Amino acid sequence: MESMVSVSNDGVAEIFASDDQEKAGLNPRSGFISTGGAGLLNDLQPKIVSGDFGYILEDVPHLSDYIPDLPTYTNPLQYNPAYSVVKQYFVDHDDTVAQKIVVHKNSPRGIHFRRAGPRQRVYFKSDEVRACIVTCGGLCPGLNTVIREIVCGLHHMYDVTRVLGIVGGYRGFYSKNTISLTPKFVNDIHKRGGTILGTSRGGHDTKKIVDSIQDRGINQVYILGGDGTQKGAAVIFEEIRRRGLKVAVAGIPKTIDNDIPVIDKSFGFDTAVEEAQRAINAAHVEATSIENGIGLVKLMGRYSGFIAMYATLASRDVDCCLIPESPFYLEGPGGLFEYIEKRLKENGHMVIVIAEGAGQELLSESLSSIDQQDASGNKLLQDVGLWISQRIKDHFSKRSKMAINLKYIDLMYMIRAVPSNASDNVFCTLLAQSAVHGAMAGYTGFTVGPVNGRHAYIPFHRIIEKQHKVVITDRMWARLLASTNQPSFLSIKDVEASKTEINLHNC
Ligand SMILES: Nc1ncnc2c1ncn2[C@@H]1O[C@H](COP(=O)(O)OP(=O)(O)OP(=O)(O)O)[C@@H](O)[C@H]1O
Ligand SMILES: O=P(O)(O)OC[C@H]1O[C@](O)(CO)[C@@H](O)[C@@H]1O
Ligand SMILES: [Mg+2]
Repeated sequence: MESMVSVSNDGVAEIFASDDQEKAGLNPRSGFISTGGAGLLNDLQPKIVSGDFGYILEDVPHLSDYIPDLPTYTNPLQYNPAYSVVKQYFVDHDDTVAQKIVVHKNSPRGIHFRRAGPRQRVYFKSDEVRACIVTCGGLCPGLNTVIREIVCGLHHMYDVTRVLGIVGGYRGFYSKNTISLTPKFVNDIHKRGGTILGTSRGGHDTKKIVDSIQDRGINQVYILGGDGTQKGAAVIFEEIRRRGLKVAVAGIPKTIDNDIPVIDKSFGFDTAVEEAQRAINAAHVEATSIENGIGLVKLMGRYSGFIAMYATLASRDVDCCLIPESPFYLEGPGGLFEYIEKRLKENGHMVIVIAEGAGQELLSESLSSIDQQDASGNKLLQDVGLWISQRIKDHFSKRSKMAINLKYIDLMYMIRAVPSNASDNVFCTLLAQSAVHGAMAGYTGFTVGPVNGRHAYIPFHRIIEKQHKVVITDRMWARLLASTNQPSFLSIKDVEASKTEINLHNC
């Protein structure tokens, strides 16, 4: 027997209802409570279901949480020749996905998320659906594929013909025209980089956006974007719920930096890592063709260095990888200059990969700090690639007797403007279809994504509460250090402090 639990602001779990409606029926998702506070997380308590042996389901909202007596319909997929032959095509209502899969004999079962996929009954009639798609934030390979697959998924699986493209990000809801998206219109777009809808930063005006949704009669909103976009989606959902509208809000996480928590990986990341290989190869060729050659490649990664880390691990030609999570220093014993000198003496060349967000604290020490932000409020970073190139050149020309040849390749935008590769295309298709199935089934206020290989519906608050970062005391970073032989730039004291911080975080 499962029970609904609400976690209060002070973190105390309170069991307030209990029934087996979920197993039997399709309309029981009560217990989603509003406390009338100021912010989203205060206003809307997480929907948590507890079960035996420490099982916890962090469930997503459902339209029936705040609209009573919604009619349901047979899922049209039942009659679709492609899907009707699948033995168990519909997801069992009780299916959930475990967040943690490495467990001990006596571990509690832990946190789970609702499994994504088609449900036997849906909450929208096909001809009732008016969907819209919006893309926000920076570009990422695969945006067009997700757009294509939402349109085609709605059309081919659910006979939905009315899909609007919102042009130019969130502000497009109230300041731009829309595009009508049909399978024919989107047929070839996955072969192109960027987003056919355009994107923007800033311009999130919740009231105007929800007014526009209401005025246009939209009842399914598909929102593609990174952490900022998902925060925006969470407040749109909250306003829709406050107005009592039958509108499903589905987020699809887009981040080339792979900085969204909970999910295994974000789409476009693999493509970006693959694209980075070409530049690393070029840097390696340049470096090996000249005496004391240094190839320096700058990659994206504002706060999270995953692209740099994976590109380094994949290449095996990289001698040093610098990421935002791992502070480094230039001068003195154990510093970068010393390591470069050692490497050049040993090999005659070296390749350095640097993420854009690495060493920002060093830059602000040496350059006068310009505290600028983009339209969304993200800090504008200074160009660490140019800065570090100059510092290395200065060091070797002034303080060391070694003549070096440094070639700098700034790959920032090259890795995100390309179309997605084959595996990202398949990933984007699954994400889009999972989002469509979720919205049709009446789920709302969720982001879709793979958790331990299975697609799940994850409540917004879990996606936006923190950023996914490289943990430099994890095995993956150790693998990287072992592959490059670079110094960790950490003292034993730093390692202990970082471990304590992680333990506190995991508690
Ligand atoms: N806290 C927030 N509340 C409401 N809207 C937000 C919030 N943060 C960001 N947004 C809106 O979300 C959109 C995208 O945000 P942002 O520019 O930070 O990109 P992102 O989605 O994080 O993508 P990325 O950083 O990966 O490029 C912008 O229109 C911005 O106004
Ligand atoms: O120049 P823009 O479009 O603001 O985007 C740059 C930022 O976008 C990101 O790629 C995230 O999408 C960051 O890595 C980078 O700092
Ligand atoms: Mg962001």
